[in-house]
Amino acid sequence: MLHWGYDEHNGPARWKEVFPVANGDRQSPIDIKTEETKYDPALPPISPNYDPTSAKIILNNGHSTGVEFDDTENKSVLRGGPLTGSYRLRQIHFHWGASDDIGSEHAVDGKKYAAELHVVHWNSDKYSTFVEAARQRDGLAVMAVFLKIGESNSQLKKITDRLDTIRAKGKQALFTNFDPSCLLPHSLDYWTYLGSLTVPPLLESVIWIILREPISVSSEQLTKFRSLLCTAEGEGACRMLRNYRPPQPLKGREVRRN
Ligand SMILES: CN[C@H]1CN(c2cccc(OC)c2)S(=O)(=O)c2sc(S(N)(=O)=O)cc21
Ligand SMILES: [Zn+2]
Repeated sequence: MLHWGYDEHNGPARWKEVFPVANGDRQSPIDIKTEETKYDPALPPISPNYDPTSAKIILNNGHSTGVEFDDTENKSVLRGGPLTGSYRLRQIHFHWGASDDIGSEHAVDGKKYAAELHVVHWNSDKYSTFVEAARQRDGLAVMAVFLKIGESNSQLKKITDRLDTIRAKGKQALFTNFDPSCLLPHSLDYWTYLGSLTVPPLLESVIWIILREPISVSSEQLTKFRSLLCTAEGEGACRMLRNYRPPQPLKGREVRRN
C-alpha cells in the first residue's frame, strides 16, 4: 500500500498492513447500540470553554478539512464529562461520504448520519505536547457531533465558504475569530467510550464523547466538502468524495451515557 487513503487500493480494509493496531482492542469508530449503553449518574456535564482568538488556520490535509487552533497555552479547553482535568483544543475536522445517506464514522443502532464533526483535544494537564499525549491511553479527547441533512447551517457556512480557497491537498488559509461551540447542538447530552484515532496511526489514546443530538446542514453545504481534492496542485486531481472509517468491533467495551 503506497499512502493510506479511502480508495479501494489504500482504504480502511488495508490499513492493518501498515498499522497493525487497526485490529486492536479499542479501535474507533463503533456502532452505538443504544439499548446496550449504560446510564452513569456519576457522569457530570461536559463543559467546553473556547476562546475565538485561538483559531489560526483552515486547511486541507489531503484526508479531511478543518481548522487548527493555537494550543501553546490553555486558552480553549474541554473539561467535565468523563474527563479528569482539562484537555486543550487542537483542531476540528469533518468526515463525510460520497452521498448524503452515508458519511458519519460512528453509527447509532446501525444508522449512519450524513457527516460527522470531530473536535480534537489533548491532556495538557499531564502531557507537554500533543504528540506525546497522542501516545497515552488518556491523552486525547475527541468530541463528535453528527451532521444530518436539513436547514443550511449559518455557522458551518463560515467554513464551507472558504473551501474553494483550499481545494488542493496542503493548502491552508488564515482563519481566526472562530469559536467551535457555534457548531454544537442545543443539548450536550453524550455517550462516552474509550477508543482510538479513526485515521492512521490509529493510536488507542482517545476518550470519545459523542453528542446524542445532531446538527443540521444543507445538502449543498456537504457537496462543497466533496469538491475538495486529496491531491496537491499539479498532481492528477482526485476528489475527496469520502473519508470515513467503518465501525470497528466493540471487543467488550462499555458505552456510558449521562
Ligand atoms: C484530521 N486528521 C488527523 C490529524 N491529526 C493527526 C495527524 C497526524 C498524526 C496524529 O496522531 C499523532 C494526529 S489529529 O490528531 O488532529 C486527528 S484526530 C482524528 S480523529 N478522526 O480520530 O478524530 C484525525 C486526525
Ligand atoms: Zn475525525
